[in-house]
Amino acid sequence: MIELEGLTKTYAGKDVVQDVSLRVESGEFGVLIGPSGCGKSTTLRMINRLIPLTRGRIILGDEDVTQLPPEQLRRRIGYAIQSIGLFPHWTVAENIAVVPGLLKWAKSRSDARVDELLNLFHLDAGEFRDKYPHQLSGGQAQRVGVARALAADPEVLLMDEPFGAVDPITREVLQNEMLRVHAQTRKTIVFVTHDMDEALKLASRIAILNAGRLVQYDRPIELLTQPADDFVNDFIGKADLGLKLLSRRWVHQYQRQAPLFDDTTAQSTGNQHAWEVDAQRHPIRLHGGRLDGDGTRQRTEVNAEWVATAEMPMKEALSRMVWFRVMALPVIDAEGRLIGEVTMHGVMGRQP
Ligand SMILES: Nc1ncnc2c1ncn2[C@@H]1O[C@H](COP(=O)(O)OP(=O)(O)OP(=O)(O)O)[C@@H](O)[C@H]1O
Repeated sequence: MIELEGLTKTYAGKDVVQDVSLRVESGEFGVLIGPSGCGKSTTLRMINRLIPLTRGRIILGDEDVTQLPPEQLRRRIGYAIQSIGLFPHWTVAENIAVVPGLLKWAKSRSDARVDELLNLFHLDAGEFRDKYPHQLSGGQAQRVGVARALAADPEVLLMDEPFGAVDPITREVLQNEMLRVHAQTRKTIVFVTHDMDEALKLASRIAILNAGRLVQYDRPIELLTQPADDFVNDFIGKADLGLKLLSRRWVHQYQRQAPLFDDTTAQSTGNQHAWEVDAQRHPIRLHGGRLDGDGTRQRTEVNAEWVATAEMPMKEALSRMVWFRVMALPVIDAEGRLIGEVTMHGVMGRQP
């Protein structure tokens, strides 16, 4: 757990961070977001005292660390940044082992930790351990940067726009990886970004800053449904609020029983569509239910893309329905068997 109490930074008489108080619980993924210059990076850097605080307190676990010497504090707090900051003449292994080195870990322990972290990020230890930073892609270097920040198993991980410099596709891969690593390690994370979609995807709680002040600190769904003021509302972006909500919801939350084609009960209860399945219950085709239908029972063949799984974001499922112009999407299990369906009506009818 990390708690900021009345954190303030004043430059030349002006508060660039003003009285910010918030608490990121153990294992939570906290995100700081706001327009350029609102004080995100300054807040983050005050936490590990790369920037001295003007006023306020920082509590780590149940200890007030405001007066702790910065070098000691930084051994307990991992820090990953956009420009990565890997030492160019050090190998990947040497870069990852910086803090274990400062802590005087035995070489065998440090080597084992490097391999463990490379594996955590799906980088083959044998292949990557002895490479130099210039031999890595941007995404690989970024992974090594995060691995380094995690090396000594810090109590908190600070990340300042860590994926800001990579292309959108790599960025999405790294975000997914970060979600997986967070789920595996249950680290307490404070993450800075200016990208709302990134925040909604990663955060368990989002802190919105404006002109140095904390405007709202809430779970994503509460920010979206109960914005504290017009600034938050505008910042979140009213236009695609519905879609953003759906990116935070999963197919299993909307899933219902799929009406089967040979199921006379389903037919007689007025379903406008029904699924035909084979002997193993794999969905083969949908009867009816087309968006561009004229009321007659057209048939649509199920294909590998036009399906959903229970863990898929509802936004993606909706996108597939729109793309294939159908009112419903089959939900399948790992063996491809039909376990339910999601429908356009289900999405529209459900309250956020
Ligand atoms: N050393 C400094 N001296 C004076 N003003 C500073 C200093 N460092 C930052 N500032 C000011 O403090 C404010 C907050 O800066 P900060 O870098 O924290 O913003 P940010 O929200 O991280 O912005 P961005 O998204 O653009 O990185 C800005 O107005 C900036 O100009």
